[in-house]
Amino acid sequence: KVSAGPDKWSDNFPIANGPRQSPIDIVPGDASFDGGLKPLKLKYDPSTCLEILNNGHSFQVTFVDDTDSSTLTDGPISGIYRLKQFHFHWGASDDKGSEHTVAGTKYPAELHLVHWNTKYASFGEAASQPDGLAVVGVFLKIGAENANLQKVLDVFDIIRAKGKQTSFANFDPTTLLPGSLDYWTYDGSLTTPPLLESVTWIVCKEPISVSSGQMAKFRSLLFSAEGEPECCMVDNYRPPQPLKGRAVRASFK
Ligand SMILES: CCCSc1c(F)c(F)c(S(=O)(=O)NC)c(F)c1F
Ligand SMILES: [Zn+2]
Repeated sequence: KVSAGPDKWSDNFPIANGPRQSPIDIVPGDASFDGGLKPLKLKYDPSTCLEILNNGHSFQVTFVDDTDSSTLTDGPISGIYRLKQFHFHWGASDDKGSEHTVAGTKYPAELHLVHWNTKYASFGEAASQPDGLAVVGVFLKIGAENANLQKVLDVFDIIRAKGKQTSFANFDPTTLLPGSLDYWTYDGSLTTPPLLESVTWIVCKEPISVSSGQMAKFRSLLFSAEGEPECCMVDNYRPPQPLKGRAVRASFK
């Protein structure tokens, strides 16, 4: 069964029309530089990398999160947030696919590194708290082939259909970060149901590269499970949502 698109989500998740929904269009001219924002501190241990899964709306690489081995600290947050997983959103063609946009510009894809606040007992508990999650977003821009990303794409044939997973060890997500960690930050939400308003968003200004051929590989994944009619996994992004008076701060001038 095909799940309803973003316009129908409010039927089952009224928070879809809430005050702090994501993504948003980031307008650099409207963002206010905040000298109090610290540099992002991302400390990832590749040995915590566990597996890669096609969950039917994206693919995700999951991490062991029972210790503080892979964490996000500083930046706009206080305390320690543990890396839970990373995943992507992308389009059916190179002219769309990112969730956040920059002055209306869409990128072909966007990486999300999902972290949860260790002041709460678990990811699930944190996901229901206003300061429970911190997601680092990185834009992908068409350019040179990305060798680090290719390590992830190389296992796509094993996880092509919904529900397929395979072990995925010793991957360092740091290799997917841009050279500059300048960022915009604002209070938002999950961008897929249940759309919980528990995310401190940290969106990097500098994109990483991906080749057009690599984007085609993303589009070879399926929304559908084995034995179902094949449905290419594309356009798994939510469009920008109303800002509703929220401030967007910049860590850079
Ligand atoms: C209960 C969610 C399981 S983890 C998860 C996820 F799977 C996901 F897709 C997004 S997203 O909204 O799509 N991107 C920010 C998240 F934020 C997440 F935290
Ligand atoms: Zn996401």
